[in-house]
Amino acid sequence: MGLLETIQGPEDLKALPAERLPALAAEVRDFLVAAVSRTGGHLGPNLGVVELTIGLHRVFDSPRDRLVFDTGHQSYVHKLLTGRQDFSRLREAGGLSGYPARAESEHDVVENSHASTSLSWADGLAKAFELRGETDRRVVAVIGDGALTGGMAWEALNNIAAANRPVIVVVNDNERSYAPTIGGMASHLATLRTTREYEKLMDWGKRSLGRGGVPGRLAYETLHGMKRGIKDIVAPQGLFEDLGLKYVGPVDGHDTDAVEHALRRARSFGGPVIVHVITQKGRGYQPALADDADHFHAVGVIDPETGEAQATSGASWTSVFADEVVEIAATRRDVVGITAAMRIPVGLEKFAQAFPERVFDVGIAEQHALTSAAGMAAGGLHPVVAVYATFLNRAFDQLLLDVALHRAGVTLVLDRAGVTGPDGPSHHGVWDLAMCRLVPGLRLAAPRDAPTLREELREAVAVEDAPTVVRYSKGKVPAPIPAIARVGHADVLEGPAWATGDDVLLVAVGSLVPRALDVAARLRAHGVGVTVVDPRWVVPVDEALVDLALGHRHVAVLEDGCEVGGFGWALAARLRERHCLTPVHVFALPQEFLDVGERGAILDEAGLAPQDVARAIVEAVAQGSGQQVRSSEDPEDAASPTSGVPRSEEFPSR
Ligand SMILES: Cc1ncc(C[n+]2csc(CCOP(=O)(O)OP(=O)(O)O)c2C)c(N)n1
Ligand SMILES: CC(=O)[C@@H](O)[C@H](O)COP(=O)(O)O
Ligand SMILES: [Mg+2]
Repeated sequence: MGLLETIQGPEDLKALPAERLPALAAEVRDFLVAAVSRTGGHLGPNLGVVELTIGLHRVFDSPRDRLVFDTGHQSYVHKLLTGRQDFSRLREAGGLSGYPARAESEHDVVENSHASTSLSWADGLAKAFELRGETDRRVVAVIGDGALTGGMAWEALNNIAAANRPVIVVVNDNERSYAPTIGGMASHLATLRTTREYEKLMDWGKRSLGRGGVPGRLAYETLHGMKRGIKDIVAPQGLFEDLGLKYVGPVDGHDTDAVEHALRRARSFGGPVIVHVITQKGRGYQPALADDADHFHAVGVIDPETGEAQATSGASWTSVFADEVVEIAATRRDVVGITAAMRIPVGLEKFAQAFPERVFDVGIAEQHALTSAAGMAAGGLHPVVAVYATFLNRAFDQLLLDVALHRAGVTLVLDRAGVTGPDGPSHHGVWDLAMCRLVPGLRLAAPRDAPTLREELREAVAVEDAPTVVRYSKGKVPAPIPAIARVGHADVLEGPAWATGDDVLLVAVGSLVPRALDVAARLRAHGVGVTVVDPRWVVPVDEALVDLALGHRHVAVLEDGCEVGGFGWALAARLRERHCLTPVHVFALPQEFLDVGERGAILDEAGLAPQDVARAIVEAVAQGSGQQVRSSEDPEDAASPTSGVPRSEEFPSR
């Protein structure tokens, strides 16, 4: 029986003699490589925190003490040490979550996997414990050097440092986010790392001089007394200590004794303290260490021996964007790229290679990214801010008041929009459509394939007086889906009778077009006439599309955003404003936190399986006569639940 199997919880770990810990760490690494190579997941970050997590569970008393993992993608070792060793369905529906999950364990607290929140959580927990008189409880936040670039982390530190609560901030410094972490904060951590030799000297002094009786102790005290002065010469401690935080470190994060010693010091201190732990992302696994791009930050299924990824075919949405933005940048010198610490995943790497001075990594700082983009636009540039759709959530105010209010020509490219899959509730990009619809003047496009992505991106960057957004989903882009006609801004994809009206106008947003074509085929098989249309620009609702809807007996909308505030919701409101009774059947995602799962399965579960959509439409057509235009004097108008919905702006021409 291996050591790891004997660890069912932190108590077993605490009982293990310290000299067995390196062997346990090696076992954990073997386990991680074997398990994650089968399922995919955040391999590199977890390989880096093995000794640190062992130390945390030996020194602190979870769940009485609270451990908060920033982002949570590095919590696999924590899971292994708290009774969760079945990784066979990691990040699958019904399997182990890829992040802390309260439903899984009493040791998990925070499951929001957006970065830089851990210190605010820790601050809140510590305040609660203090007010409840539970003063023996410690709160530990483990935050990466990347997450420490986020503004929220500093807002929290500002509070934590000013109080005297026992909050232990463990900075897991592996010098990387995906790529090397950028900015002044990263430079400061690098400066602190250079004191490593100095710290070793101090430790040596304590051990050897301490053995030397009174004279030895006096010598050590003198050396220690000089500590602050020496440190300020060798490497200024300013930032953390001047804030009011005790600084412990830097600590070799792969030395089990050193980690445990540092954490014990921090625990006994009793007030707010920073423990600066130096780790290596991908530690112990050569393929990860050799991968300069991101040290295997997040992998799919790989060969455990070589680290080779499983071969897949076809271009991704991201790669189509990556190529097109470079083409655009080649002819538009004002176009610049902005990424929040995700240059490769969002497809800005080629741009950065072609025009290094025109791509800006701002750190994990989406709010700053948006306002900085507004500033760039005010200065004569056209920024393309490329982020995952879910991460736009936190920059809503900046989008609204810095970009839109100032009519700044900024283009947002939202990757991973809609259902994303293995990352679960925090990562589904299902709120962006509703959020963006609220922003005055904003226009949002949802391409259906590579040619429309290229076309809509070019249309977006041509707008200089308002924010534009292009959203697309995770994964492979489908084969091109040609249009048979264009009506206003929309593409008609199928339905020879489209000009004269038909039973059903089927509107499909972005990557749901292939599903809609499947639905259309099923409808025709049932004798239902159908026109399939891709609106292309889904915010605001194009009047030409409203006119088209007026000529049909039913409208059905398929979209992969939240039903509230989505395209169907807005189109229905617009039709009501035009006194049209055409029923609008909306097939969208519920206003709920969607669980982990495979994208197709989640869409099916939400009622978007082609057979279910087709059945619902056939039933609706069979039941009712459908639309007629109602007179504007209709008394029901005043009571209409949509009477307060603002009129969509006329779609401005370019
Ligand atoms: C708000 C937000 N933006 C972007 C991300 C995507 N993301 C996940 S992990 C990560 C890098 C984190 O770096 P660090 O905190 O240093 O942790 P490491 O992976 O190096 O252990 C990023 C950018 C996120 N989770 N949240
Ligand atoms: C933790 C995090 O936010 C990212 O690492 C995310 O898991 C990556 O998702 P993709 O695999 O879709 O790029
Ligand atoms: Mg890091």
